Order: sequence, then C-alpha cells, then structure tokens
Amino acid sequence: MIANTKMTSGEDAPVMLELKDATVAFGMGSDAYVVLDQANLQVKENEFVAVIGYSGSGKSTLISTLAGLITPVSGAVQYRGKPMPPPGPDRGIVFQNYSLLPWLTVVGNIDLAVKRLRRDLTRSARRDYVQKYIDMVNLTGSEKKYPSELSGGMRQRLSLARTLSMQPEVLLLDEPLSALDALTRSVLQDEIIRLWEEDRRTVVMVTNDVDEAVLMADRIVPLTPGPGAKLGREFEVTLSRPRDRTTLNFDPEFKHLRNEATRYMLQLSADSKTRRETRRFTLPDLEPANLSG
Ligand SMILES: Nc1ncnc2c1ncn2[C@@H]1O[C@H](COP(=O)(O)OP(=O)(O)OP(=O)(O)O)[C@@H](O)[C@H]1O
Repeated sequence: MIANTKMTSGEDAPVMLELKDATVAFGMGSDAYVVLDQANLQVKENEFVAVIGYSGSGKSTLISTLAGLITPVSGAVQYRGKPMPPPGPDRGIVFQNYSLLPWLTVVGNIDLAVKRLRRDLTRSARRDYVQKYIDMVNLTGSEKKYPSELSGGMRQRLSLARTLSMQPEVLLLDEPLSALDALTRSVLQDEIIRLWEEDRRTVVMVTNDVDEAVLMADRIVPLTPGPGAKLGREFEVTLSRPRDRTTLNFDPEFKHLRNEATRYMLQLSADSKTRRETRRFTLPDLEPANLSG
C-alpha cells in the first residue's frame, strides 16, 4: 500500500454542513409525504462523505437540503454553524442529469458561470481560466462542441468542470456517475478523486454503489429506506490515499468494508420490507360479535 497522504478533516476539523433533527416533507397536512425524518448528519471541512441509499429513499432531497434548495419543516440545516443561507456559488452541485445549457458550447457553459463570479479577470485571463477547467476534465479538443454533440460521460465531465470552475467550498454530487457505463464511470471516479486530492474541498456525494463509496470517500453514511428516512450506521474508510482500484480489489480492509456496508444495506432493506408487510397485515382490533343472540 502506498503511504498515507491523507490530510483531511481530523476529529477537530470544523463542521461545514450539519443536519440537526431535520424533517423534510412534501405536501401539507395529512397528505404530507415525509422524506427525511429527524435526520442528523455532520460533515467536516475537507471531508469526503458518500451517502448511499436505495432508489427513492431521499438522497436527492438530502442533497437539495444541504444546498439550501429545500428547507426542513422542523429541525435545522446549518452551514458553518449558522442557519443555511439560500443557495449560492459556495455550494456547487452536480446533478445526475447534467443540467447543461444546450445552446452553449463547452466553453460557453463554463464561461457563463465564470463570467458572473470572476469579474476580476480580464477577457484573456478568463479564457485561460475556462481552458484550465476544460483541460482538467480532459475535454481538450471539444471546446466548440454543444452538449448534444457530447457523450454522456463527456457531458458529466463538463457539468463537473463547470461546477469546479466556480471554486465552491462544498461540492454536492448527486449520483453524478449513475447514468454512465462501467468503464466511463471508473474513469470519472478516478478523475473526481484526483481533483479532490489536488484541491481538497468538502464533498458530499450521493451514490447507490457501495464499491464507489468505499473507493472514494472518507466516510460512508447510509440512508435508511423511506418514507421517513434517517441516516444510519456510519462506516469510516481508513484506506490510505491515493487509492488504486486494482490494488484495492485485493485489499482485505477494502473487502471487509464493502461486505460490511453491503450487508448493512441488505439488512436495512429486509427490515423495511418486514415493516411494510407488518403494516399491510395488521388486522383491526375487533371484538368477536355474538351472532347467536
Ligand atoms: N418535489 C417533490 N414533491 C413531492 N414528492 C417528492 C418531491 N421530490 C421528491 N419526492 C418524493 O420523495 C421521495 C424521495 O425522492 P428523492 O428524489 O430524494 O429520492 P432518491 O433517493 O434521490 O431517488 P433516486 O435514487 O431514484 O434518484 C420519493 O418518494 C419522491 O417521490
């Protein structure tokens, strides 16, 4: 194993993002659908946290809450110890579905964000700055292409470059790789890890892939199946960095963590199924009637 170059969030690193008994619901009154039920989460500065969960459990809702796009109906969401401000460029989000502007080229999509945030740059410095992020995600040569002319992996890289170009303090990644084929997915995993190791930011990444979470994160936080999801038992990933996927496959600690996390997720799913079935088969508390009289 390569020497541990980890210099992240220790015990005493400041808390960057925090959910305190946060309940998030859609709809009103008896029709309300509770997605997160008194959820608690702390993310420290420079930490890479992976949230894993089943489809529909509330992962995107969690990310939107951490971005300040959704306000909990009760409890609190805090940013650097203060109530979460409205969404801003300090919290960059990469969505599952790219959210690129189709009428702008690769350069145009990144430049739009940069133009607004880096008014200090001259036109030529801004051009170099945009190019730096294009090169960073290996889109060099595709500068003039439109999103429709890019593959899924390239679009996701563009989306990542655009968000990184805003130099957010916190990077919120909502299943950024789930729509990609396995090969492109592993290339982009490596790119995100490389970028994160170069320029440590606080990252919360949602994924439904346990291997991806173990490979990339410092800590894995499972979301229990909804409705009324909570954050479950956490898994600390103490594997040294940089992590090499081929070596990791033979690493006993990697295998152990992967098995533990998978087993836990399967248990959560089984428990939730049992709860649903118990609810379905609970009979009303009736007294037998005396039919003879
Ligand atoms: N705006 C909304 N209005 C009403 N219900 C919503 C809204 N957004 C999400 N939900 C519901 O909240 C639940 C959680 O949705 P969410 O998108 O957060 O889950 P997810 O874990 O990200 O799912 P997936 O992995 O499939 O993307 C779902 O049942 C969904 O129908």
